[in-house]
Amino acid sequence: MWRRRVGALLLRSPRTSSSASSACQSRRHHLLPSEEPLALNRLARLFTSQAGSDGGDTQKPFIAFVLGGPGSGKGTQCTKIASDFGFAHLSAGDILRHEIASGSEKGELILEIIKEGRIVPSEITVELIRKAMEMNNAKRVLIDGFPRCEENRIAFERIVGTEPDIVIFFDCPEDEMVKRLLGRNQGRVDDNIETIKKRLKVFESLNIPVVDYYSSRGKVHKINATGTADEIFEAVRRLFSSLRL
Ligand SMILES: Nc1ncnc2c1ncn2[C@@H]1O[C@H](COP(=O)(O)OP(=O)(O)OP(=O)(O)O)[C@@H](O)[C@H]1O
Ligand SMILES: Nc1ccn([C@H]2C[C@H](O)[C@@H](COP(=O)(O)O)O2)c(=O)n1
Ligand SMILES: [Mg+2]
Repeated sequence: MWRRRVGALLLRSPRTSSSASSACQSRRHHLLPSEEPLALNRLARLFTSQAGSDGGDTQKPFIAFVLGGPGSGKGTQCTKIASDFGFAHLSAGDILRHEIASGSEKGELILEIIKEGRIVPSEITVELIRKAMEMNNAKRVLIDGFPRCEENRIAFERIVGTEPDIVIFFDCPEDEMVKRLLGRNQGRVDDNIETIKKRLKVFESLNIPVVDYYSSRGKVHKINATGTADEIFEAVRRLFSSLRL
């Protein structure tokens, strides 16, 4: 079933995206024509590499999207989930920062966008996430900080060919998020008050609609993200212990 859906996707043009495809930013990015066949070949490899031993239907990984405002504690909680429940932890922000550190041309564009608290074009982010999933080939995956907007969500469904099994939403008051970000001290270019204000606005206007979308599909598990990291993890642990993984 999983592989059959991907087969159908491989036949679909990446450019025939939905009307929401330009929802997150004004500037559009397309794969270069020369990149497309390579991207599709890699995609095909991802799914054939997950074929079951019977050679029949492939095993789709269990995917949890982890959402919440900037500084709500997504990364902190994901580290704990990964260690206690055997998930691969893919942070969209870390993957983008890794691309910046590589010194690539794409990285330069990503840096400018992150400095302004905006959202990177979905084709870039989804392609990097897809590659990371391919390299991990994990059966349980946390995708932290993604999707940030409807365009991200739609691009993931189109390119990776599936939806998340669950969505975790860390609910945290703004003043607490600002306090945590200003105290993070990891040298991030976006942890300054001007950029934080922009990130909070982007979160409200673009990310909350994604949470609402998945809520309407019964996929969202909202966690109160106030208290200590250990207290929050108790609620997270209860949730993950109840899942049939
Ligand atoms: N429950 C908590 N109480 C106090 N500080 C916390 C808590 N959870 C995380 N922190 C701290 O707050 C800061 C932000 O946490 P974290 O990086 O996990 O957030 P995030 O949601 O991943 O943020 P971003 O979206 O910016 O990546 C870090 O310095 C972290 O150590
Ligand atoms: N799906 C995503 C995830 C992240 N970004 C950019 C914009 C964010 O402000 C920045 C840092 O992400 P974080 O580490 O806070 O999760 O990265 C994006 O454009 N799209
Ligand atoms: Mg984070």
